[in-house]
Amino acid sequence: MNFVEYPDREMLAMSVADKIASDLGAALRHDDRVTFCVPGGTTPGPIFDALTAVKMDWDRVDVVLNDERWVPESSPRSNTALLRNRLLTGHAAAATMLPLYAETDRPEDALDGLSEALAPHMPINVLVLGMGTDMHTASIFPGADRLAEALAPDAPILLPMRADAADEPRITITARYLRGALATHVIITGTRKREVLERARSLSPEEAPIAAVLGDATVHWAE
Ligand SMILES: O=C(O)[C@H](O)[C@@H](O)[C@H](O)[C@H](O)COP(=O)(O)O
Repeated sequence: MNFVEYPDREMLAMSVADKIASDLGAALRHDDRVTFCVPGGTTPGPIFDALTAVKMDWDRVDVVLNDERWVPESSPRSNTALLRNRLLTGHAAAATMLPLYAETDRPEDALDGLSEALAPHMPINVLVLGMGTDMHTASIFPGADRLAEALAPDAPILLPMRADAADEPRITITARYLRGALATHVIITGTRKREVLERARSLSPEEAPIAAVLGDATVHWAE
């Protein structure tokens, strides 16, 4: 794992957006289509804003979330809505979004269709992850109902996930497919997350799911 520290969050957003653009550019020179996998939550918004101003062959980029909360796009908690509003705009409007949500009551009801649609887009070329202060990443939460399955070396691409710390049912890409990414950037801010990440490095993925994906990752941090 590499750790990069920035003077402030704005510098982090600009520098990480540059780095992601250069990773995507390198992948686009190599492959016809490129898979770009991103988190929801509050941290990535400014990085998305910076990326939308970058010119590249966005029409050859497939964007997918790490995980989704099982809420309709009209909900303020919808990561799909966040992507549509903050990333798939400006130059990046030409990218294609691969869905991680369908209007069914439970994620189980849409799992097969979403998994089949996502499978041809693996491995992930460029992966961006966030982390919660409980050491979850994507929707792989400590204590989640299907944690062991989500960390298993033979895991399917997607799993439904329920955890006390998650407000609603989730769907998540599993650790196996996150680990398969060709470039990984973990974005964290604030002293607490820095301390938690340090602690996670000496814990098992069952205790600290973020530990499952830190191997070759670059962690980007600002206060
Ligand atoms: O849907 C989600 O909630 C995310 O994908 C999740 O894994 C997120 O990255 C972390 O919870 C950090 O969230 P913040 O950036 O809001 O702290």
